[in-house]
Amino acid sequence: MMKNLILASGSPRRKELLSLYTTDFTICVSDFDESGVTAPTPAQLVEKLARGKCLAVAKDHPGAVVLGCDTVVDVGGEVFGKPHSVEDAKRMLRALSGAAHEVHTGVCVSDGVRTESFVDSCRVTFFPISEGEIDAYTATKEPYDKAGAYAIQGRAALWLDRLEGDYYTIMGLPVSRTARLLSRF
Ligand SMILES: Cc1cn([C@H]2C[C@H](O)[C@@H](COP(=O)(O)OP(=O)(O)OP(=O)(O)O)O2)c(=O)[nH]c1=O
Repeated sequence: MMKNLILASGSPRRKELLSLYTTDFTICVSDFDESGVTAPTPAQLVEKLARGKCLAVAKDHPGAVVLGCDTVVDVGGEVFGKPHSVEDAKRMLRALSGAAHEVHTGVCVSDGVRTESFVDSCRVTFFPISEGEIDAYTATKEPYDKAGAYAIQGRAALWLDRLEGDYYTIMGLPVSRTARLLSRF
């Protein structure tokens, strides 16, 4: 029987996906400051951020098993996080239009003694997105709490040409690999 499980995330998608594995967890959003965190590659960045969020909560909850995650969109090495404005969202969507990009999600689990992490990456190819579609999409709420300014589980599904990897990595939690990692705690 696993110790108390804490999801160190305010993301409703992560809560929903973790619920496929177990509903026996609580949520504690970390106060980890992501600004200024750097890494040599986007994949290393998400692992570092997931670890930071996880350990910030783990230090206050000894004896619990804590799960922290981070997701970014990677366009040829350039990192897209959540858009800061309508213009920022439009810039991101123009860069994603008619091209392939990677989505990286870092996952970290710690019980305060042992800490394990991994990164899962999914390659996404979008059909060309018209300026009209970008205008309409960025006028909705959908892009603003999502890395890369889109939700694949939302209306961005209409732009999807090809996907190579785990769909749930795009939504912020590669749930099968995460379940396997959690089962070792
Ligand atoms: C690309 C993409 C991202 N996302 C979401 C997943 C993440 O919630 C979010 C990326 O932001 P994150 O900074 O990884 O996470 P968060 O701020 O939402 O939550 P927390 O730090 O508390 O864990 O983007 C989608 O839901 N669908 C998508 O297609």
